[in-house]
This record gives sequence, C-alpha cells and structure tokens, in this order.
Amino acid sequence: MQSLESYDISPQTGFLPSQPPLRRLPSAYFAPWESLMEDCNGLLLAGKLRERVHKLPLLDSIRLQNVQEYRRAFLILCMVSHSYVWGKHEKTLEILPACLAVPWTAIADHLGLCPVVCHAAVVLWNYRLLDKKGPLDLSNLTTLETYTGSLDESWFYLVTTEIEGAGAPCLQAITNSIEHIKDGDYSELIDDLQVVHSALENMNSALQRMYEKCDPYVFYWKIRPYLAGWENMAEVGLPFGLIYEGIDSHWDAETDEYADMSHLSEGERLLRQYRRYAGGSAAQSSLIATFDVAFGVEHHPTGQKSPIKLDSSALLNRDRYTHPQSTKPADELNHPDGSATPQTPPTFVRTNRNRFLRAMRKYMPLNHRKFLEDLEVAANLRPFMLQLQEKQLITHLTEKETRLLELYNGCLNQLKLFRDKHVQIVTLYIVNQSRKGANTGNGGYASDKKEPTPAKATFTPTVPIKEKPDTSEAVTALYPQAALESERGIREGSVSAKVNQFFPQLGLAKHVDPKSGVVRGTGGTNIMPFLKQSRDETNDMKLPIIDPKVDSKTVIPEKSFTDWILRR
Ligand code: HEM
Repeated sequence: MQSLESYDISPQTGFLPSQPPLRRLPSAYFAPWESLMEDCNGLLLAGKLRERVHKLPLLDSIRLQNVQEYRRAFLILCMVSHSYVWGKHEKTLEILPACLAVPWTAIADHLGLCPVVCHAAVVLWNYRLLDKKGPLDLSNLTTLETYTGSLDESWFYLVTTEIEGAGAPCLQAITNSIEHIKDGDYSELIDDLQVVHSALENMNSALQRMYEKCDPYVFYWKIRPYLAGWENMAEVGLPFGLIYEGIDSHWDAETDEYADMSHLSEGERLLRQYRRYAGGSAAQSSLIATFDVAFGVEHHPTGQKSPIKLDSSALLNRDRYTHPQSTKPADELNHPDGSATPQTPPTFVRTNRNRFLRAMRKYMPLNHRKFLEDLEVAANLRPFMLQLQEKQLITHLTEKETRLLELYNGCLNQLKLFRDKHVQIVTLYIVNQSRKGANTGNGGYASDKKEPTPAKATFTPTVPIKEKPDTSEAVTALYPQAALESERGIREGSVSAKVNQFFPQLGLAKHVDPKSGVVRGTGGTNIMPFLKQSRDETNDMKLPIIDPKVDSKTVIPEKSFTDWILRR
C-alpha cells in the first residue's frame, strides 16, 4: 500500500478532508453558482428555482483552481441539479440544462465521480466546524448546504460525518496491521486491532444518535426524495434516466472521435442521450467498505450464500441488488444479454460479490476507490486469523495469539452491531414510513394543494394502473419519488414518450405490489433482505476460539485457511 495521503486520506480525519471544506468559491467568476446556492432553498419553496436555473450562464469549470474548489463546486451542482429535477411539488423534469449538466459532468470526471449526488458530496465535503479549533463531532459541526433547509437534514448528514471522523484512526491502524502481520509483530498488531475496536464502538454510539434530531417522517417524505438518482425511476417520469443537455455521448474516449451516427435510427439517437445513476446513499461510504475488505467479510448476491451465474430471468428482473444497470440505457441495445453492465462498476475479484455494494464504488471519489482496490490485494488479516485458527486445532495458542483472535472477533462483532443498528434505523426511517403513508391531512407538513394541472391528466401510463392504497394518489402527486406503484409516468410530448415508441421494452418499471410489503431502496428493490444478509455475512466471519481448558474435542472450522486461499 502507498501512504494514506497518496489516496487522499488523512491519518487524522480519514476520508474526510484534512481541512474543513471550502465555504464559498473565492473567484467572482463563480458568483452566479454561489448566489444560486445561497437562494436555492427559498427559490425551491417559491417554485422559482427552475426559472432561475434557465438564466444561469454556462461557466467553465476549468477555472476552478484546486481540489477544494472542485469539491465545493461539485456540492453546489449536486444541490441545485437535484432540486431542479425533482422540484418541490412539481413535475419531475427529464432534461438537465447545459448550464448545470456540462460543468457538473466535467467536475465529476475530474474527481472520479458520476454527476449525481453521492455520500462524498453531502457528507464528506459538506461540513463546517463551529469552533475552528474545536473537535470534529456533533457538538461542533454544522452543514454547509441542504436541500430542505431543515435541521433534520443537517443532522442526517452530520451524524454520518461524525461516523466518518470516529472511524478515521482505523485507516492507519489497518494499513499498519498489514506490515505488523508480515513482521510477526503481535504486540503492535494487538494495538492496531484495539484502535479499530474502540473506533467501531465510537461509530456505533454516533449512529445511535440519528434518532435524536432527525425525524423519520421528515427524512422519508421531505429529505430522501432529493437524494434519489435516475435509475429505476420509471414511475416518476424518468424511464430511461436523465438527459444531460450538452453532454455529447457520441464521443468515444478510446478513439477520441465522434461516432458516425448516420446508421442510427432517430430512437437510438435519442436514447443515447440518457444517463442512469443511482442516488446518494451511505452505502457509498469508503469507510464501511474498508472494514469489509480489511476483515475479509464476504458479501454475496442478495438471496445467495455463494456466488451464482445470473440466469436470463434475473437479467429481466433488473434487480439492482443482483444486477445493477449500466449507466447508459443505450448499452442495453448493444448488449441485450446485459454483458456490458459489469463494466460499469469497477471489476475486482476478492471478497465482495454483492453487485450492488460493488456498484456503489463508482460513486466513491477515485482515490478512495483506489485505496479499496489496493487494500483488496494487500489485506492479510483474515488469512492470518485463519492460520491461527488452524494452529489451535493442532497445538495451544500463545496468550497474544488468543488475544488477537478475540480482538478480530470483537471488531467483527462491532461491525455486526453497526449493521444491526442500521437495520433498525432503516426499519423506522424507511419501512415504517412507507407503510404509514404521507401525512397529507396535516397542512403543516404536506399540503393538500396539488399542481394546477392534476398529475393524472399529465401522465400517460403505458401499463394498466394497479389498485392503489387509499393515500397513494395524493402521495404520488406530492412525493413522486417515494411512490411504490409501478406504472410508468411517461408524459405526453416528452422525449421519453418518443423513445418509448421505438423501444417499448426498455426502462420498464418494476412491478411492486403495494400489498406485498416490499420496500425498495432509492430506485431499487426490497432493501431489508439485502441489509440483513449483509449483517449476517459480517457475523458469519467470526472464528471459533478453542479454550484449551474447556474444549477437549477438536472443532472443525467451517472455512479453513486453505479453503479461503482456494476461493480467492
Ligand atoms: C436515517 C439514516 C439511514 C437510512 C434511512 C439508511 C438507509 C439505507 C438504505 C435504504 C440502504 C440500502 C441501499 C440503498 O438503497 O441505498 C443503506 C445501505 C447502507 N447504509 Fe444506510 N442509512 C442510514 C444511515 C446510514 C449511516 C449513518 C451509515 C454510515 C456510514 C450508513 C451506511 C450504509 C451502508 C454501509 C450501506 C450498505 C449496506 C451494508 O454495507 O450493510 N447508513 N442504508
């Protein structure tokens, strides 16, 4: 492994930048972005944001001076663009104007990200210390930007920021542990694992604080819709994704040439403009992924205990937890068997076979992704522990060796507890909220007032509308991104209506029967089996420790060191 700094990781603040993020872009050239950001909440509320965006000049991101400025600009464009697309009780828009799309895409490329909101933008690059010399924790943190202007949204991001800060000391300890294993330095290795253990405890305490100031209702109905991306969003009018105006998808990076489009049909040309990206999620946290890699936690496709080859029905189902979509819907035409899709998430072969978790890596900053990829190769903790485990079958372990096994299991237990708490949070903040429905009767939160043109009249569903729960019509009109229905909301006269005529099989919305109790992740499918499996897979990694005083019989481990090596 290279030094932490070379992966843009700070030994003190981890994946958070070593200095708090920029509060404003200094150059007057970018004043139009800063001033739009300043008014964003107000403009959204007044229904004037889109109007203002249409007046925004097209600025050249090349004039950003350094990585701090790039990150600040990326945050602004994430905030403004998602507010623009989803609106506030407005129809979803499927074309992002060039003044946002062009610089956002260029800045995302520069940072090794996708032009869509992500964990890095709202958590890593979106905080400020109230007292510059004070600690990096909830007693001293505030956000730079939010979609809603609510304290609940700030708290949601800041709890996650604190978790990132609490986990920071682990990164050096983990990379040190690789060397200490090589050198056989058990005392140092014990220290490394103790650092990780207590950091995980602190992370768990921070996660528990989510309940304090982030109201589940506000989170689900007010905040989460803005974090949605444009993947599997057929029912809210984005069956093929989002069009990034001015982004020429006909240019080929390999040949540096513009493709000859003359052979393409009108439909194909239109389709090639769309991009699909998942929305923001802490599943994009490189920190949690680091623990999995370092401890050798094996993740499998949801519902599978061992890797399987996807059959065609799985491809057709388009479940993002087993088969993430390609970024561009047109790829599906070129590779109808789905063979293009695995190129989208970075390919790597080690322990993580869950495609959703793997796909989340492309939403991590390039250097953090690189760190995980290098750690995949360098990580030696689990093979070392498996060796100790095999040794104890033949002979007694030394005190230090036993302590190491205990600490390894202890760290896994803390990670499992983190995922336990997380499952509870998701139950309260998502599953329960989606079942209860929106608080449409309460004028304080969700107004009964609909758009001047009722949503039903502006949509032409192409598949029969299923019977809905009582509240759903109002819910869909007010919070379309939270809808559980499966009809496609293709608007008459829209680009997607045209594309749909040519390719009716593409961008089909998944059918989710509201009565089935299935609750989907942002643009995804049933989240609970996925999250519970991830937790169980963490727990399954614990290794049995034989107490020589008690255990007289030999325990055969489920997975031996040799087995692990063979399966790598
Ligand atoms: C209100 C708080 C939270 C909610 C409602 C929530 C919701 C979710 C959901 C729905 C998923 C499934 C994937 C998706 O659709 O995006 C997920 C995955 C995940 N979340 Fe959260 N989350 C919350 C807070 C956090 C925090 C604070 C962290 C800490 C970094 C975190 C870390 C993760 C991770 C690592 C995954 C991937 C699954 C795994 O590794 O087990 N989440 N979350």
